Amino acid sequence: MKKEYIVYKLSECAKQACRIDNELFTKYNVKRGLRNEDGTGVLVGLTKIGNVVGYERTEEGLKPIPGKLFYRGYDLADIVHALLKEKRFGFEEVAYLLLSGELPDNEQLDAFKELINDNMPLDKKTTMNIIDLEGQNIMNILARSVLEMYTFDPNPDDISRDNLMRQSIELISKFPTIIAYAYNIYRHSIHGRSLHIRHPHENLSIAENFLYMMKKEYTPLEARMLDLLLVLQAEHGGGNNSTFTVRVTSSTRTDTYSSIAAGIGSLKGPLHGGANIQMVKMFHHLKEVISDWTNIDEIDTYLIRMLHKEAYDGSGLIYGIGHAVYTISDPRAVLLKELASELVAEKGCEKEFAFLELLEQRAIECFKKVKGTKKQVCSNVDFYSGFIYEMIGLPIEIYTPLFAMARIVGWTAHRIEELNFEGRRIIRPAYKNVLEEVTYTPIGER
Ligand SMILES: CC(=O)SCCNC(=O)CCNC(=O)[C@H](O)C(C)(C)COP(=O)(O)OP(=O)(O)OC[C@H]1O[C@@H](n2cnc3c(N)ncnc32)[C@H](O)[C@@H]1OP(=O)(O)O
Ligand SMILES: O=C([O-])CC(=O)C(=O)O
Repeated sequence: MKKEYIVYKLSECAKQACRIDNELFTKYNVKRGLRNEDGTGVLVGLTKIGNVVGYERTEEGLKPIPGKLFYRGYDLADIVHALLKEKRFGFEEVAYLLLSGELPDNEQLDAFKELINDNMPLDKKTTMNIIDLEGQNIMNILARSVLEMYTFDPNPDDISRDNLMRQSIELISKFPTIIAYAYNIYRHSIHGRSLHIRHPHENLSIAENFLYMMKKEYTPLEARMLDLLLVLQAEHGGGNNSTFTVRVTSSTRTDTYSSIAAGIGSLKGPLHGGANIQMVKMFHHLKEVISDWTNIDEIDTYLIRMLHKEAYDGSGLIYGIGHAVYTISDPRAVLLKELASELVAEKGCEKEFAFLELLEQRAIECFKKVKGTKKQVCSNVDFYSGFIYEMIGLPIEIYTPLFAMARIVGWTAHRIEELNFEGRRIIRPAYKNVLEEVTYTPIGER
């Protein structure tokens, strides 16, 4: 039998073996995707880190409300507006807050920033290792680099709180350097461009250092925008797929690097963090196929075809739209729209931005027309983030890694919580077997 045929044969059998009747989920009261009947997530834990609010529970049922996000009890919108008003970089402060539960004073923040700066440079072995890690996907290189960090950590398996905090700060500091180097090496080996390895500077924020390592020159507005994007994506409660992955793996008491690498793998998926790349690709496509960027009929016709799987990638999805918790709005998308305007003017992207805003509105309307009004959708953070990265002059290959560069803060904070609450227990849900037992047939009798 040919090898290709065997793969095909096994795959055909698997098609049948994977079939599970939808009614069985109702019959056995199984929460598909860990969701209740009304689409809300099944409660699986308690946290004090982030709070994601998208609806209210009333006697009549769920009431959609404008989305809100809280970091350690503080409204994210208040944090962002304070940073804008004070014209300060905020990602380091948010990292301090999320890791410790407290806002730092000036002295604490300065000391924390110094610690981050000290940890940003990669040692020679790690840099050489990234050069050796050939590959076309920066998330994949990031995950492999994180796993390699285990080798160079003198105390990798120690899950005491102090050691977890040390590892967390090292990861938060090193992610920007790993991503920038991985991209520059990828650009060199895949696109034949010159290779730059720039060492991070002392006294620069993470956002500034990242732009310096990536492209050397940047404007103050670009650095502030990147900082805000990092602030906005740093944390999203315990239930988002990547953070939950980190919590599930942490509950086995495995090492930090294994757990974070698993989180990276989850975030890479196109339904989660990977949606920011999909969104930008989809936007480029729509800019080409829609001839009049102001024509609602033309836009709607195409979006409806997409929803019917008749256009674009055939997935039936409009990327950047929909969320498991948010209904009327994702507060991060609302903030990004508000924050983008200054950069849009600096870059002269007004026409494109207007098209993107119109697409957002039409996608929501078309979704209602095709799917009905049972599920209320809004744009999510990935709808606008890629467009802003593009205006900052960052390449599409690093959009999901940039999400990881922000979310490493939430992941590590949740890992520390998962391993330190009194009633902790290995996470181990159940699957109901729905196949009857069969008698084994000896090979000669099949
Ligand atoms: C950082 C983040 O992770 S934010 C999310 C980023 N992901 C994306 O932007 C990808 C596009 N969006 C989606 O795929 C979804 O909205 C998700 C995965 C984010 C959330 O999904 P859920 O809340 O579980 O939605 P659910 O699966 O209940 O969807 C209900 C229906 O709406 C459809 N739907 C949801 N979002 C979309 C979308 N963006 N485009 C088309 N259809 C959608 C589903 O296919 C489903 O249709 P069906 O009932 O005919 O099968
Ligand atoms: O909460 C989710 O399901 C996904 C999300 O928006 C995030 O992780 O930022």
